[in-house]
Amino acid sequence: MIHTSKLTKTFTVKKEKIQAVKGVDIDVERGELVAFLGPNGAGKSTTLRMLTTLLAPTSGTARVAGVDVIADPAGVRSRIGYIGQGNGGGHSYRVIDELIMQGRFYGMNTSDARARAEQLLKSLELEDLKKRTVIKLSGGQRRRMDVALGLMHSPTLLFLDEPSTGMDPQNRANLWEHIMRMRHEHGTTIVLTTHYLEEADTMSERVIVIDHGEIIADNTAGRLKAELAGDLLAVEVSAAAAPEVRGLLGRAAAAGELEETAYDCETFL
Ligand SMILES: Nc1ncnc2c1ncn2[C@@H]1O[C@H](COP(=O)(O)OP(=O)(O)OP(=O)(O)O)[C@@H](O)[C@H]1O
Repeated sequence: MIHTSKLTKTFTVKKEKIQAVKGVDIDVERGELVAFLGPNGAGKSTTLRMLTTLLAPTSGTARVAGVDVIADPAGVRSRIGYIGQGNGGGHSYRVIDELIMQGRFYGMNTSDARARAEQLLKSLELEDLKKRTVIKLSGGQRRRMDVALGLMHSPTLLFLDEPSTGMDPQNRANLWEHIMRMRHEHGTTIVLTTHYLEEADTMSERVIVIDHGEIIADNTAGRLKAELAGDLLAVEVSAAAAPEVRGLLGRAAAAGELEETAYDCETFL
């Protein structure tokens, strides 16, 4: 569903080059649910924006839903749904009208768009709010409407950029329940970005960890935890106490309670 090779994005700001994405190779199969996890500025959104044709790559290639993002960006856009970090809907329109308008943008006739909108409003539990103007929705309701907007044209691949940022835990869980149900009902492939480790862990089958524009890990959440988890205990002691502490650590290591690594703490003592 997604295949990238050495995908790179470099921004130039006042002659300074910012390497936001440094040659990433990504493969996502049909039906997968994948989270891009990483800290602020890691390059998650830039990667997503290249995959959704909002940004042109500096170098490298990407095929999304079987279409090359550079050769045929319109072809990519017709096949995908994208829910960005900001809210998509206008403020002064009614929810139902927003959805129908979105369908019309994608070439649906009004009656098909209305039928699809009604179906999504039901699935996302927004039916009672369909005549409300968008500005009057709560944050959680608004985000659910964004999901409906992204699904209007029945894309096979849905991108969500930080879908639950700023939501309280209850609304976040509720949004996730809806997204998972949509996925179950329509078999949609989902790629999302998140800062929340627990979200990536519980909701995604696969986690791609991005840092400083590079992929530093790519595995199931369970395997990543098994490989990377572990406690690191840093203990600072005075020089006078060092021999005694070293003796204690030595006895613990001999009893198999500690694993010795090559890291030399001497310099800190
Ligand atoms: N339009 C732009 N012009 C210049 N630099 C940019 C632009 N967009 C992003 N960057 C820089 O590229 C790097 C990656 O940003 P990006 O938004 O992709 O990170 P992110 O992982 O999505 O972060 P966040 O979680 O905060 O959204 C950052 O250093 C950012 O400042």
